[in-house]
Amino acid sequence: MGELLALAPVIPVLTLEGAADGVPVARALVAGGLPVLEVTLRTPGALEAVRAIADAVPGAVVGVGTVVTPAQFDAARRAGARFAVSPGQTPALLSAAADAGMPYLPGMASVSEAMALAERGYRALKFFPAESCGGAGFLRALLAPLPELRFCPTGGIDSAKAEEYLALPNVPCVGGSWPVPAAAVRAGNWDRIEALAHAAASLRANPAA
Ligand SMILES: O=C(O)C(=O)C[C@H](O)[C@H](O)COP(=O)(O)O
Repeated sequence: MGELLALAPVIPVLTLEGAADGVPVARALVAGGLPVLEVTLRTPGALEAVRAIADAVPGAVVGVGTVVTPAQFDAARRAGARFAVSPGQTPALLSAAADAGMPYLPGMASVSEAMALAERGYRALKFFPAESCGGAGFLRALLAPLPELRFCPTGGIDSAKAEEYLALPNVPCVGGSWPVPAAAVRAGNWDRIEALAHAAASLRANPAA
């Protein structure tokens, strides 16, 4: 999973009302410089959108988010997802991720959760919900005791906050929905999404991350 986090400074989080929006949104994001896309499994057409993006947008590395049940790994893999993300993690999800052989970004929000995941071999973790659980200061505090871990903070992040996180040597990228505003998707304003992606892609992670 670490290699995927190094591909771009921002992973846009897509919650798509209609599966048909997936391809144009993905094309706009990839054109703007954000190739790694997380489609949340919160809407009925999400897996269909993943399949369409995987088939029709060659530059995209599409994965699924909001993975909360073990069965979702297999469904995601069959739809063409290249990685999976969860807001937290459970023993059943960790076993299903290992069985699926799919790169997995498990969520955590405490030091003990980070340590438990490190014990299981995870080096790349999602810090969620980042802004509600201590923000950039929390991750800065983990640098000394857990220097080998890398975090993708997500939850309440906008472009200005993204810069603050990306300055940290343990944050290769951040996740967020801000490059994909629901109003722009509804309006079919793909140019707006491409412009937001372009601005997000121009952010720079700390070279040590
Ligand atoms: O669905 C998941 O797996 C989640 O963990 C939640 C998402 O990461 C947030 O919905 C990000 O959204 P914003 O806070 O709007 O940037």
